[in-house]
Amino acid sequence: MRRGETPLGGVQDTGGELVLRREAGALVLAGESSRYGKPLRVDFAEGRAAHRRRFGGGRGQLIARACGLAAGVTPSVVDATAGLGRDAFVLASLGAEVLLIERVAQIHALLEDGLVRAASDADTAEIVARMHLAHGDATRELAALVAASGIAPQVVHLDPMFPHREKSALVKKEMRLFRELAGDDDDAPRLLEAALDVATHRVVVKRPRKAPPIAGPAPQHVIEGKTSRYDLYVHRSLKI
Ligand SMILES: C[S@@+](CC[C@H](N)C(=O)[O-])C[C@H]1O[C@@H](n2cnc3c(N)ncnc32)[C@H](O)[C@@H]1O
Repeated sequence: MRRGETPLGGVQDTGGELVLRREAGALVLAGESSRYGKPLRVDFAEGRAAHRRRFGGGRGQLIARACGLAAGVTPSVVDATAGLGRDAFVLASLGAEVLLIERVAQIHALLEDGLVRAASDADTAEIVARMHLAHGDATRELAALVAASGIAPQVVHLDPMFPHREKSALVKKEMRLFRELAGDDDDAPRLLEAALDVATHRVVVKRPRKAPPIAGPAPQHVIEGKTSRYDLYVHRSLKI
């Protein structure tokens, strides 16, 4: 069974137990620190997200270009692999309405808690008002989740897990915990098919720079950065 499908509140793992608990007002997911490092939590108002919001480079950022945000063009986006909401927060900071879909119950719970806390912070309230969270498996129920949200799926953004994508020891520990919950997302080819069916304008897939594209149709465009790459599957222009 996929680990995220176990009930909320604690997951058994060969290396120890993962538990959701409150720490200084925030929901955190914690495991044995020597194995997993610091507990996982979602913070939009502080840390990396806040820094990127202030100094990140606006619509020149790779993700913004890949999703088609340009002068006078702000598409609505479905982030069907929401994770900890970092990419979705960048897009919402730039003005996009974003539907975030996450299938792992514990990750969804962290995300929901992060959104609630950010909604009462003056710096982030207006941004997270554009972020709409849904719990479900986008491979199986993308069309239904999108219809229920009322958000237009002009762009579908996908960032499925990929083995060994990060190098630093710190990130590795964080990723270990995350990966044990999320698994390897080996149904990504079916998720891409579902996304291509639903997106009205384009599907954008984030990959590690040297990874092969998701199995299936070839992307029409590729945008490369230092460590990541975006594969673009374009149905029609966002500028019309
Ligand atoms: C690499 S992480 C995404 C990180 C995210 N882009 C961010 O900025 O935080 C992949 C996430 O997508 C979720 N996921 C993968 N396939 C999914 C699907 N079919 N439906 C919903 N969530 C999915 C995984 O559970 C995991 O949390």
